[in-house]
Amino acid sequence: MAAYKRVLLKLSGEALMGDDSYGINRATIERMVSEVAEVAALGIELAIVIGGGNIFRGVAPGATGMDRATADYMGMMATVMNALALQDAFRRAGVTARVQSALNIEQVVEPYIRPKAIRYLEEGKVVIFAAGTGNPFFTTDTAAALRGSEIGAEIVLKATKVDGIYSADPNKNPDATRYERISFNEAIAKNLEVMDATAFALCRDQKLPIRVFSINKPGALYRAVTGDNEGTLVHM
Ligand SMILES: Nc1ncnc2c1ncn2[C@@H]1O[C@H](COP(=O)(O)OP(=O)(O)O)[C@@H](O)[C@H]1O
Ligand SMILES: O=c1ccn([C@@H]2O[C@H](COP(=O)(O)OP(=O)(O)O)[C@@H](O)[C@H]2O)c(=O)[nH]1
Repeated sequence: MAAYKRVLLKLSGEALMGDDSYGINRATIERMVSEVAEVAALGIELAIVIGGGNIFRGVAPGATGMDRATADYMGMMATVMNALALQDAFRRAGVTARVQSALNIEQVVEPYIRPKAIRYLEEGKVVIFAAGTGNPFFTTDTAAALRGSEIGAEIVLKATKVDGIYSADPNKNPDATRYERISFNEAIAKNLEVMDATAFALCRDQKLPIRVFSINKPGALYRAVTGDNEGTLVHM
């Protein structure tokens, strides 16, 4: 049974690489699409914010020393490419998806218009939000918190490389332990870097819970939307 009516799913750009060193791995994107399709079939309205690390980190060596805002605009463009790839993968899987971009690239993608996005969701279409918040110095996690709040999502689901929030970065600290639940205040006070503080603070202020889970674990998304205890829940 679906535990939510409308959710905001944050898909890591870096996770789209699969085992490649950059770019979009076809098997990975197809697996993600089929998991999302399964959830959409439950009647849950799904909006997605997609990251860009897979493309941008591929060009990052050339960007060393680059002005931060310029690099961030490149990062946002990378999310647009991912959004279009994801939309096409949905099309091939028979799922209708619409892309809306926070940056205007009008020949390529429609702009972000909140009421239109909500309308698409009500029609059962998957909405993919591209270009993050449209502003440098932000992240796609913050875009997920922002768009999630704007569309009245009940939860932000962060699908990432780790299977939850740990007491310390599990990739650096093998003794780190995973939380099943953690409050926003504790996550912020402990400076747990799985999400940036701006995203945590926005979700806390809007009383929008977050669930962090692994994008690589089959069925994790399904369990997250059916209310199972998957990954880590960040609560008020
Ligand atoms: N306390 C923590 N718990 C879990 N992951 C953490 C923690 N601190 C740092 N991380 C790191 O955060 C990463 C996920 O965040 P991020 O790189 O922003 O992912 P995404 O690509 O999904 O936006 C994990 O791969 C992990 O290495
Ligand atoms: O509102 C935003 C969202 C993203 N970005 C840029 O886009 C890049 C890709 O997004 P992110 O790193 O969040 O993607 P992910 O970690 O999910 O791959 C970031 O590094 C930023 O440079 C930005 O400037 N503003």
